[in-house]
Order: sequence, then structure tokens, then C-alpha cells
Amino acid sequence: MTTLLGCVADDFTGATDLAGLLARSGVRVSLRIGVPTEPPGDTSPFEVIALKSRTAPVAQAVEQARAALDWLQRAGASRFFWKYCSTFDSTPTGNIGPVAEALMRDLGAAQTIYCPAFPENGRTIFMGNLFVGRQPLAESPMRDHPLTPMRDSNLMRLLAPQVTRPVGLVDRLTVAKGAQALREALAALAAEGVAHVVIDAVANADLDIIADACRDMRLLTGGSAVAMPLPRLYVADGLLSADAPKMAFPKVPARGIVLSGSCSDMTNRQVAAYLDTGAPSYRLDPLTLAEAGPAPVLDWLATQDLTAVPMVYATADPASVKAAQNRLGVAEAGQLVEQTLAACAVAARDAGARRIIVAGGETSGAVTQALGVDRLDIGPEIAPGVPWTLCRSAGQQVALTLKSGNFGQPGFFTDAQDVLEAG
Ligand SMILES: Nc1ncnc2c1ncn2[C@@H]1O[C@H](COP(=O)(O)OP(=O)(O)O)[C@@H](O)[C@H]1O
Ligand SMILES: O=C(O)[C@@H](O)C(=O)COP(=O)(O)O
Repeated sequence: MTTLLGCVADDFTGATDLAGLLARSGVRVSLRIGVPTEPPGDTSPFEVIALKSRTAPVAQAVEQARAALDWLQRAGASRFFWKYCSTFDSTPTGNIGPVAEALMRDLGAAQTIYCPAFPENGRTIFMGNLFVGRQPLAESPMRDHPLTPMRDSNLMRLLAPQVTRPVGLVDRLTVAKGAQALREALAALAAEGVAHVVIDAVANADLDIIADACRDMRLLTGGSAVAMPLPRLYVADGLLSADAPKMAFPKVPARGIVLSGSCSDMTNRQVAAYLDTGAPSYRLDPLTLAEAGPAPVLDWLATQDLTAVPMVYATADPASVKAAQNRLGVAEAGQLVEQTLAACAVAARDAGARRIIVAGGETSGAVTQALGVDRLDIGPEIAPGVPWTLCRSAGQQVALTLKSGNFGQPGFFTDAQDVLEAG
């Protein structure tokens, strides 16, 4: 089937988040891990390509996104979506802006929008300022993110140094007037040469208006939620029929593992809640890892009963993360943890784990790549933006969930298992 919307996501949790929200509509969504090496064959109306480029060097992130765009164009896509984090995770050099500009150039798009709002998860934008719950982004726990600490809440100020062309805003007062008012505001900004437009949204109703007004733009950018109304709008436009059969999620054996590399505030709470259940657990310390390597945790894992769904975690509070980074360097500390958790995933799979729960975007990228997964089918949603997915790894069918650091309730690791039991 010809692809209608081609999506590029800058990390793997973000890709499953987007694919899960698009799939809520009942249309077929395919999620590819990395740019497929094969030319497009059996494609879906919605294709999502997951990259691991959020913290990659700018040139590499741009190159990967352009390769993904090329594949999606060959699949027949006529509209495109650049998905980044709902907390706008990036640095003054990128990669949100440079990738958007490169895709705009390739597509001949004079203007695009930026809307990371995800109201169901507490991300809202007002007067160009991003909020996480009641806190401005820069006062939220995101200010201590290990790789992309967010120290400003104003999206125009965050975006401007990342792009070469002018940045503007359509605020909530205009969005509230409806799709026509928004279209006119965008046209007025375009006439002034504004290429990059941040748009306020505080509720799903705002996202409906934004998607309605912008659905024919060649390139949209944002978090996952602004894309959620698109399938319904395309069906209304007669571009697509919503007749995709829902995938029956198969029963997978109840042997599993939890791998947590996120250090977000929410993941810290989720790890604490899972420890409280008495589940077997192993805490990774980057400084010990740097000296002893992964052998001790792999030895421990080999002794575990996987029906008890043990947890390996490096999740730590900001002070401990800082201490490890000061000793090892930010990238080195991150990589050590990611590679170790990835090795645990492979060992657990080889020992029979068929339910793998991963917390953290970069961590999910490392784990998924180590498992050799190239495609994920979207299954039931555990929490807003976090579906179970089904993949094949080393010839085995494995249920995999990739949880964004900040998503889910404190009981997420148990919730995830309950969803499979209920299904
Ligand atoms: N104790 C720790 N000290 C230093 N870095 C850590 C520690 N635990 C995890 N990390 C690293 O922090 C990063 C967390 O990023 P990520 O997995 O994307 O989580 P999130 O989804 O919360 O952003 C990863 O690179 C991970 O390896
Ligand atoms: O938009 C979001 O918040 C998520 O989809 C996402 O990208 C999360 O990234 P991580 O927090 O790094 O998992």
C-alpha cells in the first residue's frame, strides 16, 4: 500500500510513542528501526523510521534523517513528520533545527511548525514557553537530564540558535480562534519570511485545530501528539480508509526482564516502586562498570529466574549521575551503561526472556540495536505514548516496550506486565 505520511523520529522511544498514537486511529502503522536497507516493498499508509540521532553529531543526524526521507519518498509518502521529544531535548547546535532545515530544503518547504505539546503527559506550550506539568521546562527535572539538560523554557530561544532562518510564534489566543485563523497567521508569518513557527497548544482540542490547519504542509514537526489527529483528517479527506484490522497481540511466555537506563524523575519513582514489589534487582554503577566491565551483572543474570521478571538498572538521582559523569565523562558514562544494559538484553533473550521492558530513549536505542531488531509491530498501549510492540530477535518472537524516561505512572513496570496478562 502506498505510504501517505512518512515520519522520522530522533529516538526509539519517541518512534514507538508516535507509532502508538497514530495506531490509536485503527490505521496500519509500520515502525522501522533505522533506515531500511531494502527498497520499500509492502509499506503502510503511516511509516515511522526510528533513528538514534538525538545526541549524535549534527552532520550525522542530518545525514540519517535525509536518508530516511529519501526512503519514505520512494515509499510514496507525500507528507512528512519530524518527531522529537515532547521536552524538546536538544542542545544549542541541534539536532531539532538542523534536521528540520535540511528536510525543508529537500522538500522545498518554505515554512514548518514546531509543536512538542503532549497534554496527556503534561507537556503544554503557552506563549512559546514549554511546561512539564505545572513547571516551566527549565525548572522541571529536565534541567538535570544526563545528556540534554534543558535550561531554558522558551521554544523560540531554544530553536533560534539551531536554525539559519527566522523563528516566529502563533500563540494560543490565535489557535483558540480555530483552523482558519491559524492558517491566516501562518500565511502572514510566511509573508514576513518566518520559516520556523512555534505553535502554542495546551489541550488536545488545540492539537486538533493545528493538525486541521497544517495537514497539507509538506513537513510538520513536533512531539507525537500533534500527529494524532492526522489519520482521522486523512480519512475525512478521502485519502485513506480506516479499515486496518487490529493486530491480535500474541501470548508471549511470561519470562521477562526490566532494563532501566533512564535517570528521569519518573523513572526513579518507577524503579523505586518496582524495588518495593520485591522483584530481584541489580544496580549498575558506572564507576564499578568502568573497572569490572559487564561480567558481574551478566553472572548475576545467569542465576535469575526470569519468571520473576528481574530488573537491572542504572537509574540514579542527579547527584550520583553528575558524580559518575565528572569521573568518566558524560558520553563515556552513558555508553558504558547503555552497552551493559544492551548486553543484558541479549543474555536475557538467550536465556528465554520474551518480555523485555526498557526505560530510557538512548537506552532503548542501544538495546534494540543489540537485539538486532529491524521492525516493530505496535500492540496495546500501557500508558499514553508507551505501547507494547512485537518484534523478532534471533528468530524468536519478543514483546518489547520502550518507555520514554518521563512517561508512565510509578507502577509502570508492573502495569506493563499486567497489560500482557490481561491481553
Ligand atoms: N548512573 C548513571 N550515571 C551516568 N549516566 C547514566 C547513569 N544511568 C544511566 N545513564 C545514562 O543516562 C542516559 C539516559 O538517557 P536515556 O536512556 O535517553 O533516558 P531518558 O529517556 O530519561 O532520556 C543514558 O545514556 C544512560 O546510559
Ligand atoms: O516525546 C516524548 O516525550 C517521547 O516520545 C520521547 O521522545 C522521549 O524521549 P526519552 O525521554 O529520551 O525516552
